[in-house]
Order: sequence, then structure tokens, then C-alpha cells
Amino acid sequence: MSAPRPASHDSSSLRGLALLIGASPDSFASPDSGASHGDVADVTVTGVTLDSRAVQNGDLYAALPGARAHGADFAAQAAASGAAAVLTDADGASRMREAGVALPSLVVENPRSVLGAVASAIYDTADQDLTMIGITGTNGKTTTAYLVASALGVLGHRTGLIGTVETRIGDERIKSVRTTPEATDLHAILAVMEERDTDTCVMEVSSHALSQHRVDGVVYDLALFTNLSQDHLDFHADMEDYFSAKAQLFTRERSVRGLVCVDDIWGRRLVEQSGVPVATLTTQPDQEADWIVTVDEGEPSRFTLRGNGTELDLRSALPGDFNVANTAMAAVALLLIGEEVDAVSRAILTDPHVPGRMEKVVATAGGAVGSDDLLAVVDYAHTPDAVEAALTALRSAATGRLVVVLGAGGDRDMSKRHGMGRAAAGIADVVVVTDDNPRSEEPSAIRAAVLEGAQSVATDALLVEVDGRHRAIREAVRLAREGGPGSIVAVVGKGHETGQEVGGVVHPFDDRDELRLALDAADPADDSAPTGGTS
Ligand SMILES: CC(=O)N[C@H]1[C@@H](OP(=O)(O)OP(=O)(O)OC[C@H]2O[C@@H](n3ccc(=O)[nH]c3=O)[C@H](O)[C@@H]2O)O[C@H](CO)[C@@H](O)[C@@H]1O[C@H](C)C(=O)N[C@@H](C)C(=O)N[C@H](CCC(=O)O)C(=O)O
Ligand SMILES: Nc1ncnc2c1ncn2[C@@H]1O[C@H](COP(=O)(O)OP(=O)(O)OP(=O)(O)O)[C@@H](O)[C@H]1O
Ligand SMILES: N[C@H](CCC[C@H](N)C(=O)O)C(=O)O
Ligand SMILES: [Mg+2]
Repeated sequence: MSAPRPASHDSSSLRGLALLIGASPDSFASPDSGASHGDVADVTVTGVTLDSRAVQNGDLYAALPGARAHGADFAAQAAASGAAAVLTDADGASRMREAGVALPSLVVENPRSVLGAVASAIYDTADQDLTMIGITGTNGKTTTAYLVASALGVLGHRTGLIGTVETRIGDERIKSVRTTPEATDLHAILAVMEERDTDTCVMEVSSHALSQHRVDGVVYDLALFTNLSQDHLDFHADMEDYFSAKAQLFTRERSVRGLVCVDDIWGRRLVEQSGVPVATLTTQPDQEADWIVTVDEGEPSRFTLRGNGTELDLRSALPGDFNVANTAMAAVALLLIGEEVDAVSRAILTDPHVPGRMEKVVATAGGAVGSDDLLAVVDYAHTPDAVEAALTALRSAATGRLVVVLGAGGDRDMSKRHGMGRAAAGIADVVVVTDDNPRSEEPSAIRAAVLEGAQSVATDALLVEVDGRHRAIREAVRLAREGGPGSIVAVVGKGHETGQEVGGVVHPFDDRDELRLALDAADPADDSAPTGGTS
């Protein structure tokens, strides 16, 4: 879905942009354009995008070199859609010359690295009066962002949210394609937020975003770090490289101050090397921090947050110790941006709705087995650490069987598949291994890797491989029912996603709907008309 654009703003001159990014005046006339420098200097642009398919009339098209293609190869399409000029590198410029695409061009060595400055100038976001909160970490960004945003809403703020699930501007919701938008879209979104009098924006900042200059031109008033564990090792060389990307958020170029959860070693390292002042928080009894979380012994959903000479008693209906950490991080974030203790205690929702994160699914009223004493949950765990955290929480709640459905995404970090399978088999009674988003990979090969991980741990867990997620969910419900009252079925990995990507095609698929249908069926195994999946 394309990002929103501000309704109106001044146009920017190409010459001004050239000066801003240090593109030499000689570089911005395409030799074949027939335009003299004088003509080119008169060119103005009203928007910017790096996707030829999203070009609007008057845009600057950023033609970037990529892993699969060079954006310059799509410059003709951009021109046909009304692009007024191009920002590219030398290779892009020569590709355009060869293809005979004559558009005024700004040529720089690394166009992606100037895109934040360019987008900020075009959409005029530099002097915005918007409190910016950025959240990074492997797991917990979306959950924490929702907790902060919903509390801000309770406190009467005009809030914006940008993350994995959606972008929210007031009441408008736009489904996300990525966790952190490209700089071109991000600055447009921030301009729209300003236009609609948003006062605070909370957003997830992925490691891809930090590595790819997507948040350039934004300075966060507060940066949060949740945790770090294995993910994205297809993109980052190793954990050190992944950590360095996240740590970039804690430099003076990108934030004013920070809040770091020091439960893991990476958080503690971050505190040591942070370039901005940071407050610390821990949920671990053996760690020191500015903010200490103590969970009530009798009631794991209640906890006390102590720090800065004050104390807050909070509750979270979201299962899992990790959600205590997420909730505490959200509460301290609100205090750090100036909210009063009483207001924060009141505003942190005890039962927040975070789409696809520990989300309970119930049978449709009147469903065939409305009497099921079964807890059914959809969760977004798609790393070994998240699978472990989510299933540990559910394990302690299960008095019957714990059945989990999981797979792993194709064309993403292959090395996490083993750990995901292993974590699941170490905790659940039944592991149903199936497909996530296979993308361009052979689904059976991905399942085999997850299964291998599950088999590597010596437990009594029953391991089942089911070709096709639709059938797997049905089978899991059947197996959970077999486990009797108090059983839990957890479908993890896709959370809020509403499609399944197989071989370049996204088929409609929503774990929550699939699970609900399976719960509604008297005999989930009797399924002659599959509605989705890869089988
Ligand atoms: C691995 C990765 O991050 N890749 C990003 C990278 O793609 P790339 O280098 O392969 O680009 P390419 O396909 O070769 O295309 C080159 C250029 O041509 C442009 N193009 C391409 C085709 C076309 O028809 N028209 C066109 O203009 C592209 O926009 C691109 O600028 O640059 C592109 C834009 O320049 C991004 O869209 C793309 O993100 C892809 C879609 C992606 O899937 N990214 C994921 C992994 C991601 O960013 N995930 C993070 C973390 C998720 C989380 O943990 O929450 C996120 O923030 O979402
Ligand atoms: N603080 C946490 N520590 C460990 N695991 C967590 C934590 N918070 C959430 N999880 C687990 O990780 C999953 C993903 O959580 P969430 O969507 O909030 O994280 P995220 O950082 O936004 O992930 P992504 O990068 O994929 O968008 C959850 O469904 C849950 O299983
Ligand atoms: N935002 C994450 C989550 C993907 C979740 C899973 N469903 C998959 O397809 O791998 C990513 O880009 O790695
Ligand atoms: Mg997220």
C-alpha cells in the first residue's frame, strides 16, 4: 500500500537540493535531455519516491542500486508517470543515457545516503513540533509501540504510530508493507502527521532501516531498546553486525536520549557505548538498573515498577514475562517524555489489543464446539527467542496439552529455523511443523530444517509435519482437543499477517480466521475443501 502524502506543501528546486546534498552542478543535467543548466536549475519537485510504481506527477524519482536491480532501469516508467527529475549514482546515470531516458538528474556516489535529507527538505519536516519515540530491538517493538500509543491516546494525545502492522494517523490506518518505511515515505508520513496536528509519533525502527538510511533526517526525542537475539542473519553478517546496526539509534545524530532494557547482555553493552544519555530498566533480580520491575509472586500479571524515587503498580493481561518487560518499557517511556506518574498508571491499559501478538481467538458464537475448554492463541513469534518466550508463557497456563503450529519464512535468515524448531520441541507437547511464507523457497525444505531442529532436542514431544498451513491448524485443534480441558493451541509466526506468500504470489490467509474456523468445526480433521495453504 502506498504511503500517504501531505495535501500541500511548497515545491523544492532541484538546484537547492543539489546544494544540500553536495551534488556538483555539473552532474544535474542529463546530456541527452537537451536541457541547458539554466533550464535544469528551474526544475522543481513536489514529492519523492524510490519506487517507480509509486511515482506521482512532479516527483523526484530516486533510482537506487539494489541487490536485484538498478532503479535506473525503471526510470522510463517513472518518467511516464510524471517524474520531474531523477536522483541516482553514476551507474544509474549511464544506464539512463543508454536507455535514452532524458530526465534532469542529480548524481551522487551513494543516493540512498542522501535520501533522508532530500525527503526531509521536500516535505519540510526538519522543524516539526512532533515528539518522536523510536523503538528498536529484535522482539517486542510492535507490542511496546502499541502499548505506548494506546496510553498516549488515553491521555488525550494526538498520536501517530508507524510499525510492522500499520501506520496510524489519528483515526486513519494504513496497512504496512515494512516495519520501518523508506525515508521517502517516512518523511511524507511525518508531514501528514504534522498537517493533522499529531503531537507524538511512536515508531518501530528496524535494523534494516538503520542500515539502509531509512530514518535519516529524524532525531528521536526518545529511543528504546528492547532486546537482541538471533534474527536477520541473512542481511547482517553476524550478531555483532546486527547489534551495531541497532546501536546506531543511540547516537547523537539519531536520538536525544534513550531507555534500554538491560535484561540481556546486548542491552548492557549498549549502555556502555551509547552516545546519548540512557536510562536503564530490568526485570531480572540480579541486574542493576534505574528502573526495576518486580513481578507479584502470586499473580504474574501484576508488577511493581520502581525508579527515580517513585513506584508504580501496573497490570498486564498479555501473557508472558516478556510482556511485563514490554509494559514496563512503555510506562517508563511515557514518564521520560514528561507524563506524570499518576497519569501513566491510569493510561497503561491492563488488557491492550495488539494485533497478532498473544491474541486470543474464540470460536464463533454458535460454533459447533462452543463448549471447547481450549485456549487458542495466535502469536508473531518467528525467532528462536520469541518461540521460547511465547511458549514458556503458554506452558505455565496449560493444564492439558500445549500444541504449537509453526514454520519459518522463506528467503529470510535460514539459520534461525533450527533454533525455532528446537525451542518449540523443548517446550510444547505437540509440534505441528508447517509452512509460513515460503516465498521463493521449496516449502518442504524449510519444514525439514524446522523439523530437524525439533528432533535435535530429546523430549517426548510429538512432532507432526503437515504440508499446508490450513490443514496444519485444523490438525492442531484436533490434537489439542484430544488433550482435554485446559489444552492450548498456539499458532505462531504470522500473527497479524493477512496473506501467505508462495512463489511470488500472496494468497489471502489469516491465522486468526483459520483458527476460528477450525474451532468452529465439529471435526477439524474432516476438511474436504481447504481454503488456503500451500497444499
Ligand atoms: C533486504 C532489503 O531490505 N531489501 C530492500 C532493498 O531491496 P533491493 O536492494 O533488493 O532492491 P531491488 O529489488 O534490487 O530494487 C532496486 C531499486 O529499484 C526499485 N524498483 C524495483 C522494481 C520496480 O519495478 N521499480 C522500482 O523502482 C526499488 O524500489 C529499489 O529502490 O531496497 C528496497 C528499496 O530500495 C527495499 O524495498 C527492500 O526491502 C525489501 C522489500 C524487504 O523485504 N525488506 C525487509 C527484509 C525489511 O526491510 N525488513 C525490515 C525488518 C522487519 C522486522 O524485523 O520487523 C523492515 O523494516 O520491514
Ligand atoms: N520483550 C520480548 N522478549 C522476547 N520475546 C518477545 C518480546 N516481546 C514480544 N516477544 C515475542 O516476539 C514476538 C514478536 O513481538 P513483536 O511483534 O512485539 O516484536 P517486533 O520486535 O515488532 O518484531 P518484528 O521485528 O518482527 O516486527 C511476539 O509475538 C512474542 O512472541
Ligand atoms: N518482519 C519479519 C517477520 C516475518 C515473519 C514470518 N512470517 C516470515 O515470513 O518470516 C521479517 O521480515 O523477518
Ligand atoms: Mg514489529
